[in-house]
Amino acid sequence: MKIERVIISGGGTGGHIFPALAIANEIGKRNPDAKILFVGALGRMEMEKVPAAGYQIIGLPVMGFPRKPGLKMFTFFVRLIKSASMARKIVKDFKPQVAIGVGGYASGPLLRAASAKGIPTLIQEQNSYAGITNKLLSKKVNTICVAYDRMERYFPSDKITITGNPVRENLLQSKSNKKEALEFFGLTENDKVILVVGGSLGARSINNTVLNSVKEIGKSGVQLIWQTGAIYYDRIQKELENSKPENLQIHQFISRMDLAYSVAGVVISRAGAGTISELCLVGKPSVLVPSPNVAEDHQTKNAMALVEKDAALMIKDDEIEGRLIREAVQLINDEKKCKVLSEKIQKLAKPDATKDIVDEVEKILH
Ligand SMILES: CC(=O)N[C@H]1[C@@H](OP(=O)(O)OP(=O)(O)OC[C@H]2O[C@@H](n3ccc(=O)[nH]c3=O)[C@H](O)[C@@H]2O)O[C@H](CO)[C@@H](O)[C@@H]1O
Repeated sequence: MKIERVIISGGGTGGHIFPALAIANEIGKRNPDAKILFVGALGRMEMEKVPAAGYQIIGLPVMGFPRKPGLKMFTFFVRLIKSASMARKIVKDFKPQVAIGVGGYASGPLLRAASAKGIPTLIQEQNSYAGITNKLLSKKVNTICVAYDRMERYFPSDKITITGNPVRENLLQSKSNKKEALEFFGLTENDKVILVVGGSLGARSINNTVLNSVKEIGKSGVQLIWQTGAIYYDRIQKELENSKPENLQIHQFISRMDLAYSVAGVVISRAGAGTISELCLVGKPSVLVPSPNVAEDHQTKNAMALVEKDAALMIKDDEIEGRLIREAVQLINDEKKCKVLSEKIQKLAKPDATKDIVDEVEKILH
């Protein structure tokens, strides 16, 4: 059955937004006339990234559940009620055949409103640990697409399908565009490249370690592409105004991750689920530094799924100082080890995740 009208909802961070965009693109490819509407959270990253990718988005005033009791709790409930009413109106006006939730605050009210109207719903959980919104929604939805085993700990087992995480399509071609990547980043072909990424928002501890290692980087003989995250960028630029080595380039956000991966010999990264899926797909030797600030330490679990198979290296967040850059440089100069890591990580890739998810969407259409 053709998909004609679909709502995709969720966001908050790149980890939810990029899978949503990959799903939208696949739906559009199969159904060129499909009307696709995104519903996100006002003020969050999706309100910028989704229109930039050419899709329409409506923002709900939802916010995260406050950690401490107080006035914020009141604001939370007021906004939730407003969002629920907006979500009902959006569903009523747009009349989707199906609603897809990718995690993040906005998908809660929207998918609830859709399922209350009898519209089929599907959620996609990127992590080895279920987010709160998806856990709450799991009882109502028709299908739950996951990327890890043993998710029946969180969700009804009869609704689960293992598909893997969608990744942007241009990453699938990333092996063939090294020349374009060298030009794009203004790099030389002679020296190897380490890519440092801190997830879609940047990682404070990784940034501090890189900052403290600039002298070592200057002498390392490798080129470094460093993504700081938007909130840390200005401070770092200022701090390195007079001391930035030539072989270090600083970016607040990398829009062409396909090119960044294609030129990188080694990747230093947080262990967000989306990034992990991408690293598997592009087969990059990686040094993972899981964020200690996420629910149930799920990034360590994401990383361990690779480390246990000797497919990546991991350094704990509180052990990176003095080690991270040194070990990444050692790794990039150890071609044999890089080759083994690259082969092993590629075996864990799920290149058909997006297609498999859209197949599931087609199955639940009325
Ligand atoms: C701090 C936090 O809450 N992190 C969570 C968030 O991570 P985060 O938003 O960092 O998500 P992921 O690591 O899953 O994905 C990041 C995405 O951003 C892209 N990217 C990143 C940097 C950049 O400069 N350019 C760019 O395009 C990556 O290629 C990737 O597609 O969602 C993930 C998926 O639910 C979770 O596993 C993470 O624990």
